[in-house]
Amino acid sequence: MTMKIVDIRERTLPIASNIRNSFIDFSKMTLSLVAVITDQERDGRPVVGFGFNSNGRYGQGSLMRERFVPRLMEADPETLHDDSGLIDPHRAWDTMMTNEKPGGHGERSVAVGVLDMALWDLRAKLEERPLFDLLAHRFGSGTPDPRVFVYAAGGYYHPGKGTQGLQDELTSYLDRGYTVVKMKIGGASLAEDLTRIEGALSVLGEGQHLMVDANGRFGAAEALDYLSALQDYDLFWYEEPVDPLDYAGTRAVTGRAGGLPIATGENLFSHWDARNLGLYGGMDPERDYLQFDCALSYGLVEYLRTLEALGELGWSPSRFIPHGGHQMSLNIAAGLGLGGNESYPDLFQPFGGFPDGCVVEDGHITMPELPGIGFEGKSDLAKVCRELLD
Ligand SMILES: O=C([O-])CC(=O)C(=O)O
Ligand SMILES: [Mg+2]
Repeated sequence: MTMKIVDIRERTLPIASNIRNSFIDFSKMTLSLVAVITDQERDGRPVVGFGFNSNGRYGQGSLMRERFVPRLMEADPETLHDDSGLIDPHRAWDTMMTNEKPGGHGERSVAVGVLDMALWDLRAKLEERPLFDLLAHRFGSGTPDPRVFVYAAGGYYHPGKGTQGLQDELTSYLDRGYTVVKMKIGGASLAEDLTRIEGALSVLGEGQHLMVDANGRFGAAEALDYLSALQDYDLFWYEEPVDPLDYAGTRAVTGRAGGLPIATGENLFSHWDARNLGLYGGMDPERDYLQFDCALSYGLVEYLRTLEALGELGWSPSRFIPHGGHQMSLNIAAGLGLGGNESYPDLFQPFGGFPDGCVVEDGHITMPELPGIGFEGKSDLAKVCRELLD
């Protein structure tokens, strides 16, 4: 019997909080949650795939409602299947992108990324296996590594929060098992940021335990002023120093970074942009890190192309540590050998984080064996997902 999608539901939900980075505040931040509902059953219940986007780009319900959902729903169900008779996210991707011109990725890459996440969740649930296991066998080494490095992202600017508040926050991440933490820079003067960084380092101790994130705030000259100061510290990385599409500015920084790793890419949304970063950004595959986030950039179908395009330029998957703190990237990390994943221990809940009972030990988590992406293993998230089905 031909399986088919019977309904796709989406809702915009708030993930607002009273924080800011150097570029935006999160007082009005939203995301799109989507459910792809099929006529298939497992354990007497319909098989449903769920997806959502990560923070930073807002919900994209209108793009989904106007273009991408109708294309999936109007397609002959068989055109979405592979030879196994199950929905193939690659074919669904081609269907969603029908009549979309290349280039200019805007925010459609978010709408497609959300639906792609739900389709991979669905596909792994139909196969009754964890997504990381499916990915390892289909696209990776054949052997997943369920132990994944995670770092704690936070350290935002927050009204009334001084250095003591920052230190308390970062200490609480260490207490929860993280070994590397991230804080924001570029939203204050260089002198103030250096005071914050020194405050952070005083509680983190020796070694590369701190990442700093400028959120693309600087022009090349200011990014270099910061670089000169940051080189005095033993940091894990210096993130998004300049506008993500300013490859010349990125090259100016990477060319002078010496031993300080540079990380960027969370705001590049296609494998073409990623490739251009690799070609023109002066990034060093032995030193630097790439943060493309499938939830914002056309999903895993496109992320596989990104891995391939960067692989041709000498980048190993282990230099990829995605932005976004979602379980989709955790599955990709465990399945395809990425270097780790971001985590927001106190922010953007219930969408971030790990399945219940999954603890961070020595900066790593171990993925449980749950069907699909594993959202059902996180009770607060599962509840929000179920509400979409009511
Ligand atoms: O503050 C943000 O927009 C999120 C971010 O850059 C990150 O997690 O690296
Ligand atoms: Mg960032």
